Amino acid sequence: MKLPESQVAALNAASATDETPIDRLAEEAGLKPETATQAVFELRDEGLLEVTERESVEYELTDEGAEYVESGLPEVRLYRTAVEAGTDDAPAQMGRIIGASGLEGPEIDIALANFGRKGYGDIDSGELSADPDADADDDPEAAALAALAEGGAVDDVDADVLDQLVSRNLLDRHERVVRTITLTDAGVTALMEGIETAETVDRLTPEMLTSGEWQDVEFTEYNVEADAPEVRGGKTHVLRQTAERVKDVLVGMGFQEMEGPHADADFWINDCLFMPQDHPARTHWDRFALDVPPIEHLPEDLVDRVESAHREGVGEDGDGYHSPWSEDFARAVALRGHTTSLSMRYLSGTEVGELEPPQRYFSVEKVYRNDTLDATHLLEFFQIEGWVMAENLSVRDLMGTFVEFYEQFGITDIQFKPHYNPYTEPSFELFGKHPTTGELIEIGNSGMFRDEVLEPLGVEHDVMAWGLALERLAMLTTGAEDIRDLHGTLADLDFLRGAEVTY
Ligand SMILES: N[C@@H](Cc1ccccc1)C(=O)O
Repeated sequence: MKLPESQVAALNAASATDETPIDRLAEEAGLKPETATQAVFELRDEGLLEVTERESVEYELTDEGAEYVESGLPEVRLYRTAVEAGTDDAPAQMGRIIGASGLEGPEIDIALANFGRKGYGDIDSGELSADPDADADDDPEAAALAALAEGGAVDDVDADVLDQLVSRNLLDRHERVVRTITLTDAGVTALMEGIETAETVDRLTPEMLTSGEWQDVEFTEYNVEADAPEVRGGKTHVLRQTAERVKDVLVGMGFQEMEGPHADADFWINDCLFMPQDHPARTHWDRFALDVPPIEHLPEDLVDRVESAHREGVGEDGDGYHSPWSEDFARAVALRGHTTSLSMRYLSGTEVGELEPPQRYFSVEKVYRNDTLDATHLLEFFQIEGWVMAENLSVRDLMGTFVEFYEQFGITDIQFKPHYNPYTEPSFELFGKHPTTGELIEIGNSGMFRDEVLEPLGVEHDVMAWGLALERLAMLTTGAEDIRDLHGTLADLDFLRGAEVTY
């Protein structure tokens, strides 16, 4: 049997030992790993070799891990200092022990956290005491690091200790697939019958063409299925793609874009919206207040009218809130929790002057909420704000606008649920069905602005308005199941690389 050189090498390596790793074959035969792999798979297809794949996990000390092998784990150093200072007898001031330990910068936090975790002692109202029964000389994490640094095997190390060291970033874990080869019976027979090396050439040269040699040589086959390095180009983030698409759609529907400050007076964010100053969303729990001087410039007349709406209501039988209203609070600055602050600025006439109906405005901008992070909530997210001012608007106009908008994204089954907002009446929440989980997720909030909002602004026509969540729309169009995959520190890069915006 005549075979190319690399295949002969693979058969010989396989006949020498069972389960020969391809890496070792490549190294011993002086072949590139991909050439060796190609030869192996060709032989497997011929039935001469069997290939076994196994996951192998390898650990490697990080720089920080290697440093602690030299200097000792921070918590061990802290414990030793604490014992030397006699705190196993009587507690001492924590600052003094840290000073004596020589720990610096981030090491101090690391030492304290792990000191507590490992039960090396107690820290109580600024005082530290070492547990006399603890044994820092026998620290399993330190022992594992030292053993690995000397090339020891991980099999001897407890799995929890390894996990802990990886999560402390003292070890790197690499997972890879190890392929080994073993001769099949047909391979053994072929070897016994004798194998010769066939000359193959991997490129056609001008000389071969002129000499006619090309007619006699055997060409190396191309392997179009060989593993190749993945080449990743840059691409626009799906969320940005979605935002651009939203803007195009809204511009196509006749809307103009609003712009305005991320940090704004509470007046624009809440007071104009007839949000009582003691509303829960205005407390320090939900609101990112900024420690900056209050906003000086607000339109005086408007401030008076808004205050009066809050205190006395509007219209003949209006009734305001019987709750406190202070101009100082209205002037305080916070990160906007919704972009409805922009709608207030525009509707008040302070941005582009008095507006005559019909008018349509939108923005796709970031908002900030002191929420709890979960699969559908981020602390910073994008809102698709919008409003339409016209004569005689009804709820049907509002719903029709959403149906038209979401249809552009292939979403044809939105649902409406009555809702309450202090600033709209009636109000509706919007829901969409997640394409893979089938779960209903809230995608927006909307309504017709109340007179208590419009009258102080000097608007004499109907205004319907909404705030839709861009990330939730992106979840529906990309199939992302967790909003945290889309942006923020927990983003799923593999998902984002492959995600497509469908519409
Ligand atoms: N501001 C609302 C959205 C909204 C805007 C305008 C009118 C009604 C609702 C929110 O953040 O949820």
